Amino acid sequence: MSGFPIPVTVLTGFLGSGKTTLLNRLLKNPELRDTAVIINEFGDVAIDHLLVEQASDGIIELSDGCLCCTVRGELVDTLAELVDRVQTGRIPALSRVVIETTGLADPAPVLQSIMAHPALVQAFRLDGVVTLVDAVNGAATLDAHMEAVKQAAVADRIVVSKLDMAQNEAVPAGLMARLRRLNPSAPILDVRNTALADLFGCGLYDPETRIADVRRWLGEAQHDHHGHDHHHHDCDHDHAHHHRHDSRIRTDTLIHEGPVPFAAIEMFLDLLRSNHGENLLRMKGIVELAEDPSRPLVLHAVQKTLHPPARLPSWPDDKRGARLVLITLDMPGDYVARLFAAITNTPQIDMPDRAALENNPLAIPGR
Ligand SMILES: Nc1nc2c(ncn2[C@@H]2O[C@H](COP(=O)(O)OP(=O)(O)OP(=O)(O)O)[C@@H](O)[C@H]2O)c(=O)[nH]1
Repeated sequence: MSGFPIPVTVLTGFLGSGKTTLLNRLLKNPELRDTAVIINEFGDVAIDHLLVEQASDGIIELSDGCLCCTVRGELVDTLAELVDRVQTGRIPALSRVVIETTGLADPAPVLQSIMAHPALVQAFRLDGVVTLVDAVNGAATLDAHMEAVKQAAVADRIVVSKLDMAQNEAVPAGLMARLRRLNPSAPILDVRNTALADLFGCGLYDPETRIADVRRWLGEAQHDHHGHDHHHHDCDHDHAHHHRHDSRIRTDTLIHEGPVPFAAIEMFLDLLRSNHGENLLRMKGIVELAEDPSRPLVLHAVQKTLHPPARLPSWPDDKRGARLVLITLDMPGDYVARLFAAITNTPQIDMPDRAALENNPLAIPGR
């Protein structure tokens, strides 16, 4: 299919954080003229679509209802309909789709809809998640709403709005530190200085042309952890009462020097997803495969959904081995790091190796 897969950007952020305002600004850019915008509305009265100023050739599709509940099928239908309209020539080829979620949406089901549906996987590739955070209400919102915490944790780009209202030149240090803890790798941008190029082309899903970003988030992880097998707990030193959600989210960065057999990676993903799929918010990774070390494997998962692994034509930098970043919610202890050590046969005291795991998949405590 020429013109496919179409990159999809998911624009999320808590209620009133400024999603529509940013979208309107972006849609004025002629580069977005072949962009379809899907707006997910919550409730019986659809209003948001009235507020989006349609770009000249832009297309607005509506997906009613709450994406995190029963209507996920509707998003799938809307996307499938778009493909059909492009293929039958009823609308011109699309260069991009932007999905604006409701402010209350957990973004994971939206991402899963794109990644898990067999037909959509051929037609669309997820380019990235852009999350708006309001500088005025952001901290209180993170305290009160787990959805907001998840939105920030899974973002590829975090855009802070309303700094003009807070009369701040920069993102307040407390909010900045908190966002950084929730999401160590996403750039945090000021909406006033945010251009199209900062938000689109997040990269992981277009490995042939956009490997730079893979290099950035994995490179940072490597830098932070000195190349050792490592897990990094996102500790929250703020007051537990106010910030209780944040401490439930952690980021594990897993690094293994040297190639890993594909079967070992499969085992890691199977065990992780079957034992703790509900705790997994997001995973990104690049792996040197023992069977084909020159073409790295790119992994991406949202909760239990694994995006079809892609292969890069070559390595984005001079680092080899396996580098994975996992964002989890309520994941027991150091389960992820121990599982990874076992499948990569990294010796650890009182730990099973890969062969032992094959005999007893529950050999690692943490269930
Ligand atoms: N001063 C200021 N106001 C903003 C900014 N961004 C958004 N707003 C205002 O905040 C209000 C909510 O903005 P929207 O863009 O509708 O927010 P939204 O995230 O689309 O809202 P929902 O669809 O309800 O989730 C509007 O009154 C905007 O004008 C900003 O950066 N600065």
